[in-house]
Amino acid sequence: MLNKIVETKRQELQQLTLPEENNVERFSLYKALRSPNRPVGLIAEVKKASPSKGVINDAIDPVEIAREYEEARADAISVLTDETYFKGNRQFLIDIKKSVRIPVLRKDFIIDEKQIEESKRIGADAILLIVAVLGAEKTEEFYNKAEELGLECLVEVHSEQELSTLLERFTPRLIGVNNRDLATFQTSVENTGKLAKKIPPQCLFISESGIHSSRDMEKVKSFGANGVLVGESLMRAETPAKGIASLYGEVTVGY
Ligand SMILES: O=P(O)(O)OC[C@@H](O)[C@@H](O)c1c[nH]c2ccccc12
Repeated sequence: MLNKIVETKRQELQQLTLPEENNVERFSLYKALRSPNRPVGLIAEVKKASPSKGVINDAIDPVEIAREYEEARADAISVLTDETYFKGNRQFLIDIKKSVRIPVLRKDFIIDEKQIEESKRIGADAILLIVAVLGAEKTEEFYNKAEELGLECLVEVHSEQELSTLLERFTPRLIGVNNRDLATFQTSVENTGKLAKKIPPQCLFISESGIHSSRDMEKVKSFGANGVLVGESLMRAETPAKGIASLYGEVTVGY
């Protein structure tokens, strides 16, 4: 499936038009995750659909969801901008950036340098670089390019092998362990435990995907994650605030 997504992205990039620069205030994702609002930081994701789950919640207004995430003290927002497989849109990020004052991560399949420039222009504070897509060498190349443009990076690995080839080349400041196997879509938070011990202590690290309960949260906290990246379970919650409260085992007051 990952190859299919990347192939589609390659075709879409032939029509890529770089937008005007969206002059926005920048917020640091690294800083936010170094001193999160809760013991385990939260990157809350705006995700309408996914290849593994189909439509998750198509009725939502992305800006409204992002504002409610911010109100519920998420530390950052992740915005899917892939249209074909996730029903995302780069316009969602442009609009969300105008409405929140916390870091915004662009969640997409970055396979070409042009997309790094594009991410900067739409106002992203950070971009996702997927080692399974880029390999360690290109990940480092894009990481440096992003830094030149003033963008931060969440460097995502799934397997121990990806992590070790990455660390042989360079040590990113922020690593994401994806609990989802992008080939089979199977998720297990145990994957975070498997990789956690191999992540250098100076790195910030995030557990991504398949976090649906306070039990999952407790587990990844015990593995030493600085934060989590959560989409589906928040997008399916009655309200973002209730979804976040239940993940952290907090009682929501009032109605
Ligand atoms: O919806 P979940 O299981 O909470 O997962 C969120 C996020 O980790 C997931 O959307 C994701 C992680 N890495 C990605 C790369 C591309 C697209 C999506 C992703």
